[in-house]
Amino acid sequence: MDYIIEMLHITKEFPGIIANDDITLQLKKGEIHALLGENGAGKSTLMSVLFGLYQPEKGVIKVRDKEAKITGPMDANTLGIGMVHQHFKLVENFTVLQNIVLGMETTKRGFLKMDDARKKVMELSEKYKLFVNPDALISDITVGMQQRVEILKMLYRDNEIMIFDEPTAVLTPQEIDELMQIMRDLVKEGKSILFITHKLNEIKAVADRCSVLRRGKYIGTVDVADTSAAEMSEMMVGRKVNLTVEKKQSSPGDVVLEIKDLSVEAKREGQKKKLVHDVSFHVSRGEIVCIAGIDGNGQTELIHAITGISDMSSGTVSINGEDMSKKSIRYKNTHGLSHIPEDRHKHGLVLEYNLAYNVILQEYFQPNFQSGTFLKNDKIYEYAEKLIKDYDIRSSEGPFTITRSMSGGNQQKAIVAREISKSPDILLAVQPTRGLDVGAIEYIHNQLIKQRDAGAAILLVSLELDEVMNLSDRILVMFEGEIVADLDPKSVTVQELGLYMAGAKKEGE
Ligand SMILES: Nc1ncnc2c1ncn2[C@@H]1O[C@H](COP(=O)(O)OP(=O)(O)OP(=O)(O)O)[C@@H](O)[C@H]1O
Repeated sequence: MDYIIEMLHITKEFPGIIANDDITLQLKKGEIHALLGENGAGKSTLMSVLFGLYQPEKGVIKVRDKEAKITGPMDANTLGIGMVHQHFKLVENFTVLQNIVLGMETTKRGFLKMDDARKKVMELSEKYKLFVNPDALISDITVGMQQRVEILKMLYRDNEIMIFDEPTAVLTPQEIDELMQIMRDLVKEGKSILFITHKLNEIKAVADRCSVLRRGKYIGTVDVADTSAAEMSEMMVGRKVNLTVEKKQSSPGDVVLEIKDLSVEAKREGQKKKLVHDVSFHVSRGEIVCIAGIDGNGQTELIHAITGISDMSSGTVSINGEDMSKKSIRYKNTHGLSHIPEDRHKHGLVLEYNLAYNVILQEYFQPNFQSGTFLKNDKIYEYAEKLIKDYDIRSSEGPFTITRSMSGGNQQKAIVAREISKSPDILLAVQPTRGLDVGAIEYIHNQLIKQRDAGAAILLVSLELDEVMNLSDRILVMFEGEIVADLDPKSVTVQELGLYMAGAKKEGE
Protein backbone atom coordinates (compact mmCIF):
# COMPACT_ATOMS: atom_id res chain seq x y z
CA MET A 1 0.00 0.00 0.00
CA ASP A 2 1.39 3.41 -0.93
CA TYR A 3 -0.33 5.42 1.80
CA ILE A 4 1.96 6.80 4.48
CA ILE A 5 -0.97 8.11 6.54
CA GLU A 6 -4.55 6.94 6.69
CA MET A 7 -7.10 8.71 8.83
CA LEU A 8 -10.15 6.47 8.73
CA HIS A 9 -13.66 7.55 9.79
CA ILE A 10 -12.45 10.21 12.20
CA THR A 11 -15.05 11.92 14.37
CA LYS A 12 -14.12 14.77 16.70
CA GLU A 13 -16.74 16.68 18.66
CA PHE A 14 -16.60 19.89 20.67
CA PRO A 15 -19.45 21.01 22.90
CA GLY A 16 -22.22 21.94 20.51
CA ILE A 17 -20.47 21.00 17.27
CA ILE A 18 -19.16 17.98 15.38
CA ALA A 19 -16.00 19.48 13.93
CA ASN A 20 -15.05 16.26 12.09
CA ASP A 21 -17.87 13.91 11.18
CA ASP A 22 -16.67 10.53 9.91
CA ILE A 23 -13.79 11.88 7.83
CA THR A 24 -11.40 9.70 5.88
CA LEU A 25 -8.16 11.15 4.52
CA GLN A 26 -5.37 9.17 2.88
CA LEU A 27 -1.94 10.65 2.22
CA LYS A 28 0.31 8.99 -0.34
CA LYS A 29 4.03 8.88 0.23
CA GLY A 30 5.77 11.70 -1.65
CA GLU A 31 2.68 13.71 -2.52
CA ILE A 32 1.48 17.20 -1.71
CA HIS A 33 -2.09 16.74 -0.59
CA ALA A 34 -4.20 19.88 -0.24
CA LEU A 35 -7.00 20.13 2.29
CA LEU A 36 -9.67 22.56 1.19
CA GLY A 37 -12.80 23.71 2.97
CA GLU A 38 -14.79 26.72 4.07
CA ASN A 39 -13.97 28.58 7.27
CA GLY A 40 -14.85 26.30 10.14
CA ALA A 41 -15.12 23.20 7.90
CA GLY A 42 -12.86 21.27 10.28
CA LYS A 43 -9.46 21.33 8.56
CA SER A 44 -7.34 22.53 11.49
CA THR A 45 -9.17 20.16 13.83
CA LEU A 46 -8.42 17.18 11.59
CA MET A 47 -4.76 18.12 11.40
CA SER A 48 -4.64 18.63 15.18
CA VAL A 49 -6.01 15.10 15.57
CA LEU A 50 -3.19 13.79 13.39
CA PHE A 51 -0.65 15.78 15.41
CA GLY A 52 -2.03 14.37 18.67
CA LEU A 53 -3.44 17.64 20.01
CA TYR A 54 -6.99 16.28 20.06
CA GLN A 55 -8.21 12.73 20.66
CA PRO A 56 -10.98 11.71 18.27
CA GLU A 57 -14.13 10.08 19.64
CA LYS A 58 -14.17 7.64 16.75
CA GLY A 59 -11.88 6.48 13.99
CA VAL A 60 -8.48 4.99 13.39
CA ILE A 61 -5.16 6.49 12.32
CA LYS A 62 -2.69 4.33 10.46
CA VAL A 63 0.90 5.43 9.93
CA ARG A 64 2.88 3.36 7.39
CA ASP A 65 0.10 0.73 7.49
CA LYS A 66 0.27 0.34 11.26
CA GLU A 67 -2.46 1.52 13.58
CA ALA A 68 -1.13 4.35 15.73
CA LYS A 69 -2.27 5.98 18.94
CA ILE A 70 -1.13 9.59 18.85
CA THR A 71 -1.66 11.12 22.27
CA GLY A 72 0.45 14.22 21.85
CA PRO A 73 3.02 16.03 19.69
CA MET A 74 5.79 13.83 21.13
CA ASP A 75 4.07 10.72 19.77
CA ALA A 76 3.55 12.48 16.45
CA ASN A 77 7.23 13.39 16.35
CA THR A 78 8.28 9.82 17.10
CA LEU A 79 6.17 8.73 14.13
CA GLY A 80 7.88 11.36 11.94
CA ILE A 81 4.96 13.79 11.83
CA GLY A 82 5.64 17.55 12.12
CA MET A 83 3.33 20.56 11.91
CA VAL A 84 3.61 24.26 11.10
CA HIS A 85 0.67 25.91 12.88
CA GLN A 86 -1.34 28.93 11.75
CA HIS A 87 0.13 30.87 14.65
CA PHE A 88 3.74 29.85 15.12
CA LYS A 89 5.01 28.27 18.32
CA LEU A 90 8.42 29.96 18.58
CA VAL A 91 10.06 31.52 21.63
CA GLU A 92 10.49 35.19 20.71
CA ASN A 93 13.60 35.94 22.78
CA PHE A 94 15.48 32.80 21.76
CA THR A 95 17.68 32.59 18.70
CA VAL A 96 16.77 30.62 15.60
CA LEU A 97 19.17 27.83 16.57
CA GLN A 98 17.90 27.66 20.17
CA ASN A 99 14.34 27.36 18.88
CA ILE A 100 15.20 24.58 16.47
CA VAL A 101 16.94 22.39 19.03
CA LEU A 102 14.46 23.14 21.83
CA GLY A 103 13.38 19.86 23.40
CA MET A 104 15.88 17.89 21.29
CA GLU A 105 19.12 18.96 22.97
CA THR A 106 21.78 16.28 22.88
CA THR A 107 24.48 16.50 25.49
CA LYS A 108 27.97 15.15 26.00
CA ARG A 109 28.95 14.77 29.63
CA GLY A 110 26.37 17.37 30.57
CA PHE A 111 27.40 19.89 27.90
CA LEU A 112 25.12 20.79 25.05
CA LYS A 113 26.51 19.67 21.74
CA MET A 114 25.56 22.95 20.09
CA ASP A 115 28.28 22.72 17.46
CA ASP A 116 26.81 19.51 16.08
CA ALA A 117 23.34 21.01 16.15
CA ARG A 118 24.55 24.13 14.34
CA LYS A 119 26.24 22.02 11.69
CA LYS A 120 23.13 19.97 11.02
CA VAL A 121 20.90 23.07 10.93
CA MET A 122 23.21 24.86 8.47
CA GLU A 123 23.39 21.81 6.21
CA LEU A 124 19.61 21.51 6.13
CA SER A 125 19.16 25.23 5.62
CA GLU A 126 21.46 25.10 2.62
CA LYS A 127 20.03 21.91 1.14
CA TYR A 128 16.49 23.30 1.12
CA LYS A 129 17.55 26.89 0.33
CA LEU A 130 16.01 28.27 3.51
CA PHE A 131 18.79 30.82 4.14
CA VAL A 132 18.18 31.34 7.86
CA ASN A 133 20.62 33.06 10.18
CA PRO A 134 21.00 30.68 13.17
CA ASP A 135 22.00 33.48 15.54
CA ALA A 136 19.19 35.92 14.81
CA LEU A 137 16.57 36.46 17.49
CA ILE A 138 13.07 35.32 16.50
CA SER A 139 11.69 38.75 17.45
CA ASP A 140 14.03 40.36 14.89
CA ILE A 141 13.17 38.27 11.84
CA THR A 142 10.26 38.50 9.43
CA VAL A 143 7.21 36.28 9.62
CA GLY A 144 8.38 34.54 6.45
CA MET A 145 11.70 33.70 8.09
CA GLN A 146 9.95 32.51 11.25
CA GLN A 147 8.01 30.08 9.12
CA ARG A 148 11.27 28.75 7.67
CA VAL A 149 12.48 28.19 11.23
CA GLU A 150 9.37 26.06 11.78
CA ILE A 151 10.20 24.10 8.62
CA LEU A 152 13.78 23.62 9.82
CA LYS A 153 12.48 22.39 13.15
CA MET A 154 10.65 19.61 11.31
CA LEU A 155 13.68 18.79 9.16
CA TYR A 156 15.97 18.76 12.21
CA ARG A 157 13.67 16.17 13.79
CA ASP A 158 13.79 14.10 10.58
CA ASN A 159 10.02 14.43 10.18
CA GLU A 160 8.87 12.74 6.99
CA ILE A 161 5.27 13.86 7.11
CA MET A 162 4.74 17.59 7.23
CA ILE A 163 1.51 19.41 7.98
CA PHE A 164 1.25 23.04 6.86
CA ASP A 165 -1.80 24.79 8.32
CA GLU A 166 -2.54 27.80 6.09
CA PRO A 167 1.13 28.67 5.67
CA THR A 168 0.62 31.26 2.96
CA ALA A 169 -1.91 33.45 4.79
CA VAL A 170 0.90 35.35 6.50
CA LEU A 171 3.28 35.56 3.55
CA THR A 172 3.95 38.14 0.85
CA PRO A 173 3.43 37.06 -2.79
CA GLN A 174 7.16 36.59 -3.29
CA GLU A 175 7.52 34.56 -0.11
CA ILE A 176 4.59 32.40 -1.26
CA ASP A 177 6.43 31.58 -4.51
CA GLU A 178 9.51 30.67 -2.49
CA LEU A 179 7.52 28.46 -0.12
CA MET A 180 5.96 26.63 -3.06
CA GLN A 181 9.47 25.88 -4.32
CA ILE A 182 10.57 24.71 -0.86
CA MET A 183 7.57 22.37 -0.74
CA ARG A 184 8.42 20.95 -4.16
CA ASP A 185 12.00 20.34 -2.98
CA LEU A 186 10.75 18.65 0.18
CA VAL A 187 8.67 16.09 -1.71
CA LYS A 188 11.52 15.52 -4.14
CA GLU A 189 13.51 14.36 -1.12
CA GLY A 190 10.75 11.91 -0.20
CA LYS A 191 8.74 13.95 2.31
CA SER A 192 4.93 13.86 2.22
CA ILE A 193 2.96 17.05 2.76
CA LEU A 194 -0.53 17.94 3.94
CA PHE A 195 -1.27 21.51 2.95
CA ILE A 196 -4.23 23.59 4.12
CA THR A 197 -5.01 26.62 2.00
CA HIS A 198 -7.96 28.64 0.73
CA LYS A 199 -6.13 29.71 -2.40
CA LEU A 200 -7.03 27.57 -5.37
CA ASN A 201 -4.15 28.91 -7.47
CA GLU A 202 -1.72 27.57 -4.86
CA ILE A 203 -3.38 24.16 -4.99
CA LYS A 204 -3.14 24.22 -8.77
CA ALA A 205 0.53 25.23 -8.53
CA VAL A 206 1.83 22.55 -6.14
CA ALA A 207 -0.67 19.95 -5.03
CA ASP A 208 -1.07 16.46 -6.50
CA ARG A 209 -4.42 15.70 -4.91
CA CYS A 210 -6.98 17.69 -2.98
CA SER A 211 -9.52 16.57 -0.38
CA VAL A 212 -12.53 18.74 0.32
CA LEU A 213 -14.40 19.16 3.63
CA ARG A 214 -17.69 20.97 4.12
CA ARG A 215 -19.28 21.66 7.51
CA GLY A 216 -17.33 18.87 9.20
CA LYS A 217 -18.03 16.29 6.52
CA TYR A 218 -15.83 14.69 3.88
CA ILE A 219 -16.94 15.63 0.36
CA GLY A 220 -14.33 13.93 -1.81
CA THR A 221 -10.77 13.75 -3.13
CA VAL A 222 -9.71 14.82 -6.64
CA ASP A 223 -6.60 14.75 -8.78
CA VAL A 224 -5.63 18.40 -9.08
CA ALA A 225 -4.36 18.14 -12.67
CA ASP A 226 -7.79 16.96 -13.87
CA THR A 227 -9.90 19.40 -11.87
CA SER A 228 -10.41 23.10 -12.50
CA ALA A 229 -10.19 25.72 -9.75
CA ALA A 230 -13.88 26.50 -10.29
CA GLU A 231 -14.81 22.83 -9.80
CA MET A 232 -12.86 22.64 -6.54
CA SER A 233 -14.41 25.86 -5.29
CA GLU A 234 -17.88 24.54 -6.06
CA MET A 235 -17.15 21.28 -4.20
CA MET A 236 -16.10 23.32 -1.21
CA VAL A 237 -18.90 25.87 -1.04
CA GLY A 238 -21.68 23.85 -2.66
CA ARG A 239 -22.40 26.61 -5.19
CA LYS A 240 -20.66 28.69 -7.85
CA VAL A 241 -18.64 31.64 -6.55
CA ASN A 242 -18.08 34.86 -8.43
CA LEU A 243 -14.85 36.57 -7.49
CA THR A 244 -15.05 39.43 -9.97
CA VAL A 245 -16.76 42.23 -8.11
CA GLU A 246 -19.60 44.02 -9.87
CA LYS A 247 -19.34 47.70 -9.12
CA LYS A 248 -20.35 50.92 -10.75
CA GLN A 249 -18.11 53.93 -11.36
CA SER A 250 -17.36 55.71 -8.08
CA SER A 251 -18.54 59.25 -7.55
CA PRO A 252 -16.38 60.63 -4.72
CA GLY A 253 -17.94 63.25 -2.46
CA ASP A 254 -16.44 65.26 0.42
CA VAL A 255 -13.02 64.38 1.78
CA VAL A 256 -13.32 62.25 4.94
CA LEU A 257 -9.75 61.26 5.76
CA GLU A 258 -7.00 63.78 5.16
CA ILE A 259 -3.38 62.87 5.90
CA LYS A 260 -0.78 65.64 5.73
CA ASP A 261 3.00 65.22 5.85
CA LEU A 262 2.79 62.23 8.13
CA SER A 263 6.11 60.73 9.22
CA VAL A 264 7.02 57.88 11.54
CA GLU A 265 10.60 57.62 12.80
CA ALA A 266 12.29 54.26 13.06
CA LYS A 267 12.56 53.11 16.66
CA ARG A 268 14.93 50.19 16.44
CA GLU A 269 18.65 50.69 16.35
CA GLY A 270 20.20 50.22 12.97
CA GLN A 271 17.10 51.50 11.17
CA LYS A 272 18.12 54.99 10.08
CA LYS A 273 15.41 56.00 7.72
CA LYS A 274 11.95 57.15 8.55
CA LEU A 275 9.55 54.24 8.24
CA VAL A 276 6.89 56.60 6.89
CA HIS A 277 8.19 59.67 5.10
CA ASP A 278 6.10 62.83 4.67
CA VAL A 279 3.05 61.03 3.38
CA SER A 280 0.04 63.08 2.23
CA PHE A 281 -3.20 61.82 0.69
CA HIS A 282 -6.94 61.90 1.17
CA VAL A 283 -9.88 59.52 0.90
CA SER A 284 -13.33 60.86 0.00
CA ARG A 285 -16.85 59.61 0.55
CA GLY A 286 -17.87 57.01 -1.99
CA GLU A 287 -14.41 55.77 -2.99
CA ILE A 288 -12.16 52.85 -2.18
CA VAL A 289 -8.54 53.89 -2.13
CA CYS A 290 -6.03 51.11 -1.90
CA ILE A 291 -2.52 51.26 -0.56
CA ALA A 292 -0.56 48.69 -2.51
CA GLY A 293 2.99 47.74 -1.70
CA ILE A 294 5.29 44.91 -0.84
CA ASP A 295 4.96 44.09 2.84
CA GLY A 296 7.33 46.08 5.02
CA ASN A 297 7.28 49.35 3.08
CA GLY A 298 5.65 51.36 5.85
CA GLN A 299 1.99 50.37 5.39
CA THR A 300 1.65 48.92 8.89
CA GLU A 301 3.28 51.94 10.54
CA LEU A 302 1.13 54.33 8.51
CA ILE A 303 -2.08 52.62 9.57
CA HIS A 304 -0.94 52.41 13.20
CA ALA A 305 -0.20 56.15 13.15
CA ILE A 306 -3.64 56.95 11.70
CA THR A 307 -5.49 54.83 14.26
CA GLY A 308 -3.30 55.87 17.19
CA ILE A 309 -1.97 52.36 17.96
CA SER A 310 1.48 53.95 17.75
CA ASP A 311 2.74 57.51 17.57
CA MET A 312 3.63 59.52 14.52
CA SER A 313 6.62 61.83 14.70
CA SER A 314 5.07 64.64 12.64
CA GLY A 315 2.09 65.41 10.44
CA THR A 316 -1.67 65.55 10.86
CA VAL A 317 -4.61 63.17 10.61
CA SER A 318 -8.00 64.79 10.02
CA ILE A 319 -11.39 63.10 9.85
CA ASN A 320 -14.36 65.05 8.48
CA GLY A 321 -12.31 68.24 8.71
CA GLU A 322 -11.39 67.81 12.39
CA ASP A 323 -7.72 67.47 13.32
CA MET A 324 -7.59 64.20 15.28
CA SER A 325 -3.81 63.82 15.42
CA LYS A 326 -3.75 64.06 19.21
CA LYS A 327 -7.07 62.35 19.93
CA SER A 328 -7.41 58.99 21.66
CA ILE A 329 -8.21 55.76 19.86
CA ARG A 330 -11.67 55.71 21.45
CA TYR A 331 -12.37 59.28 20.34
CA LYS A 332 -11.57 58.36 16.75
CA ASN A 333 -13.59 55.18 16.98
CA THR A 334 -16.63 57.09 18.16
CA HIS A 335 -16.14 59.83 15.55
CA GLY A 336 -16.37 57.89 12.36
CA LEU A 337 -13.30 55.63 12.21
CA SER A 338 -13.40 51.84 11.87
CA HIS A 339 -10.38 49.59 11.62
CA ILE A 340 -10.02 45.99 10.47
CA PRO A 341 -6.50 45.35 11.83
CA GLU A 342 -3.71 43.39 10.25
CA ASP A 343 -3.09 41.25 13.34
CA ARG A 344 -6.43 39.85 14.46
CA HIS A 345 -5.15 38.40 17.71
CA LYS A 346 -3.15 41.41 18.86
CA HIS A 347 -5.44 44.24 17.82
CA GLY A 348 -8.71 42.69 16.75
CA LEU A 349 -10.18 40.51 19.47
CA VAL A 350 -10.13 39.81 23.17
CA LEU A 351 -9.71 36.05 22.81
CA GLU A 352 -10.99 35.29 26.31
CA TYR A 353 -14.27 37.14 25.66
CA ASN A 354 -17.18 35.54 23.95
CA LEU A 355 -18.26 36.43 20.44
CA ALA A 356 -21.06 38.78 21.51
CA TYR A 357 -18.76 40.88 23.71
CA ASN A 358 -16.19 41.02 20.94
CA VAL A 359 -18.65 42.44 18.44
CA ILE A 360 -19.54 45.32 20.78
CA LEU A 361 -15.98 46.00 21.97
CA GLN A 362 -16.02 49.61 20.81
CA GLU A 363 -19.65 50.31 21.58
CA TYR A 364 -20.42 48.63 24.90
CA PHE A 365 -20.55 52.02 26.64
CA GLN A 366 -23.15 53.42 24.24
CA PRO A 367 -26.73 53.79 25.54
CA ASN A 368 -28.07 50.96 23.38
CA PHE A 369 -25.76 48.47 25.16
CA GLN A 370 -25.31 50.01 28.61
CA SER A 371 -27.57 51.57 31.19
CA GLY A 372 -25.78 53.14 34.15
CA THR A 373 -23.11 50.61 35.03
CA PHE A 374 -25.11 47.65 33.70
CA LEU A 375 -24.67 46.02 30.34
CA LYS A 376 -27.90 45.34 28.50
CA ASN A 377 -27.15 41.71 27.75
CA ASP A 378 -30.42 41.03 25.94
CA LYS A 379 -29.62 43.81 23.47
CA ILE A 380 -26.00 42.70 23.13
CA TYR A 381 -26.90 39.10 22.33
CA GLU A 382 -29.66 40.16 19.96
CA TYR A 383 -27.20 42.36 18.06
CA ALA A 384 -24.58 39.59 18.00
CA GLU A 385 -27.15 37.09 16.63
CA LYS A 386 -27.90 39.47 13.79
CA LEU A 387 -24.23 39.85 12.81
CA ILE A 388 -23.70 36.08 13.09
CA LYS A 389 -26.55 35.55 10.64
CA ASP A 390 -25.63 38.34 8.21
CA TYR A 391 -21.95 37.41 8.05
CA ASP A 392 -22.41 33.64 8.40
CA ILE A 393 -20.07 33.48 11.41
CA ARG A 394 -19.86 29.79 12.33
CA SER A 395 -18.98 28.62 15.82
CA SER A 396 -20.00 25.99 18.32
CA GLU A 397 -22.09 28.09 20.71
CA GLY A 398 -23.15 31.12 18.70
CA PRO A 399 -22.76 34.44 20.57
CA PHE A 400 -21.62 32.57 23.70
CA THR A 401 -18.58 30.99 22.00
CA ILE A 402 -15.24 32.04 23.48
CA THR A 403 -13.49 33.52 20.44
CA ARG A 404 -10.22 31.68 21.13
CA SER A 405 -11.94 28.41 20.18
CA MET A 406 -13.27 29.75 16.87
CA SER A 407 -11.64 28.88 13.58
CA GLY A 408 -9.25 31.53 12.24
CA GLY A 409 -11.52 32.48 9.36
CA ASN A 410 -14.54 32.89 11.60
CA GLN A 411 -12.55 35.10 13.99
CA GLN A 412 -11.75 37.28 10.98
CA LYS A 413 -15.40 37.40 9.95
CA ALA A 414 -16.34 38.57 13.47
CA ILE A 415 -13.97 41.53 13.24
CA VAL A 416 -15.07 42.46 9.73
CA ALA A 417 -18.74 42.26 10.79
CA ARG A 418 -18.12 44.49 13.84
CA GLU A 419 -16.21 47.15 11.90
CA ILE A 420 -18.42 47.31 8.81
CA SER A 421 -21.70 47.22 10.68
CA LYS A 422 -20.80 50.40 12.58
CA SER A 423 -21.43 52.16 9.22
CA PRO A 424 -18.23 54.16 9.59
CA ASP A 425 -17.36 57.39 7.75
CA ILE A 426 -13.87 56.02 7.14
CA LEU A 427 -13.01 52.33 7.21
CA LEU A 428 -9.38 51.26 7.34
CA ALA A 429 -9.47 47.71 6.04
CA VAL A 430 -6.10 45.98 6.35
CA GLN A 431 -6.00 42.58 4.65
CA PRO A 432 -9.72 42.22 5.32
CA THR A 433 -10.05 38.82 3.65
CA ARG A 434 -6.94 37.17 5.10
CA GLY A 435 -7.66 33.52 5.89
CA LEU A 436 -11.17 33.62 4.44
CA ASP A 437 -12.66 31.08 2.06
CA VAL A 438 -13.82 32.14 -1.40
CA GLY A 439 -17.49 32.32 -0.41
CA ALA A 440 -16.68 34.63 2.50
CA ILE A 441 -14.37 36.76 0.33
CA GLU A 442 -17.17 37.25 -2.19
CA TYR A 443 -19.48 38.40 0.62
CA ILE A 444 -16.96 40.79 2.23
CA HIS A 445 -16.08 42.35 -1.13
CA ASN A 446 -19.75 43.01 -1.80
CA GLN A 447 -20.14 44.54 1.67
CA LEU A 448 -17.22 46.89 1.06
CA ILE A 449 -18.78 48.04 -2.22
CA LYS A 450 -22.13 48.49 -0.45
CA GLN A 451 -20.50 50.68 2.21
CA ARG A 452 -18.77 52.70 -0.49
CA ASP A 453 -22.01 53.22 -2.37
CA ALA A 454 -23.70 54.27 0.86
CA GLY A 455 -21.13 57.06 1.18
CA ALA A 456 -18.32 55.61 3.30
CA ALA A 457 -14.68 56.36 2.54
CA ILE A 458 -12.61 53.19 2.47
CA LEU A 459 -8.86 52.85 2.76
CA LEU A 460 -7.86 49.32 1.85
CA VAL A 461 -4.43 47.84 2.48
CA SER A 462 -3.91 44.58 0.67
CA LEU A 463 -1.06 42.42 -0.50
CA GLU A 464 -3.41 40.52 -2.84
CA LEU A 465 -3.04 42.13 -6.24
CA ASP A 466 -6.32 40.64 -7.48
CA GLU A 467 -8.12 42.22 -4.57
CA VAL A 468 -6.44 45.57 -5.21
CA MET A 469 -7.33 45.55 -8.92
CA ASN A 470 -10.88 44.34 -8.31
CA LEU A 471 -11.95 46.64 -5.52
CA SER A 472 -10.12 49.94 -5.72
CA ASP A 473 -11.13 53.17 -7.36
CA ARG A 474 -7.63 54.59 -6.86
CA ILE A 475 -4.35 52.88 -6.02
CA LEU A 476 -1.61 54.56 -4.00
CA VAL A 477 1.68 52.67 -4.19
CA MET A 478 3.89 52.74 -1.11
CA PHE A 479 7.59 52.11 -1.49
CA GLU A 480 10.23 52.60 1.22
CA GLY A 481 7.89 54.68 3.36
CA GLU A 482 6.73 57.03 0.60
CA ILE A 483 3.74 57.17 -1.67
CA VAL A 484 5.35 56.91 -5.08
CA ALA A 485 2.31 56.71 -7.36
CA ASP A 486 -1.42 57.50 -7.50
CA LEU A 487 -2.84 55.18 -10.17
CA ASP A 488 -6.14 54.49 -11.87
CA PRO A 489 -6.83 50.72 -11.73
CA LYS A 490 -8.64 50.92 -15.06
CA SER A 491 -5.54 52.07 -16.90
CA VAL A 492 -2.76 50.23 -15.09
CA THR A 493 -1.85 46.58 -15.60
CA VAL A 494 -0.92 44.15 -12.82
CA GLN A 495 2.59 43.97 -14.31
CA GLU A 496 3.00 47.76 -14.17
CA LEU A 497 1.68 47.83 -10.63
CA GLY A 498 4.29 45.22 -9.70
CA LEU A 499 7.05 47.43 -11.11
CA TYR A 500 5.88 50.43 -9.07
CA MET A 501 5.71 48.28 -5.96
CA ALA A 502 9.26 47.05 -6.48
CA GLY A 503 10.54 50.61 -6.94
CA ALA A 504 11.49 49.88 -10.55
CA LYS A 505 9.08 52.42 -12.04
CA LYS A 506 8.11 55.93 -10.97
CA GLU A 507 5.03 57.95 -11.83
CA GLY A 508 5.35 59.78 -15.15
CA GLU A 509 7.99 57.40 -16.53
N1 LIG B 1 -10.89 23.91 20.91
C1 LIG B 1 -12.13 24.06 20.40
N2 LIG B 1 -13.21 24.16 21.21
C2 LIG B 1 -14.46 24.31 20.71
N3 LIG B 1 -14.74 24.37 19.39
C3 LIG B 1 -13.72 24.29 18.54
C4 LIG B 1 -12.36 24.14 18.98
N4 LIG B 1 -11.54 24.10 17.90
C5 LIG B 1 -12.36 24.21 16.82
N5 LIG B 1 -13.66 24.32 17.20
C6 LIG B 1 -14.82 24.44 16.32
O1 LIG B 1 -14.75 23.41 15.35
C7 LIG B 1 -15.12 23.88 14.06
C8 LIG B 1 -14.00 23.59 13.07
O2 LIG B 1 -12.92 24.45 13.32
P1 LIG B 1 -11.52 24.36 12.53
O3 LIG B 1 -10.57 25.32 13.19
O4 LIG B 1 -11.12 22.95 12.41
O5 LIG B 1 -11.96 24.91 11.09
P2 LIG B 1 -11.06 25.23 9.79
O6 LIG B 1 -11.65 24.43 8.68
O7 LIG B 1 -9.63 25.02 10.09
O8 LIG B 1 -11.42 26.77 9.55
P3 LIG B 1 -10.57 28.07 9.04
O9 LIG B 1 -10.44 27.95 7.56
O10 LIG B 1 -11.48 29.22 9.39
O11 LIG B 1 -9.26 28.10 9.80
C9 LIG B 1 -15.42 25.36 14.20
O12 LIG B 1 -16.81 25.53 14.28
C10 LIG B 1 -14.77 25.74 15.52
O13 LIG B 1 -15.52 26.77 16.15
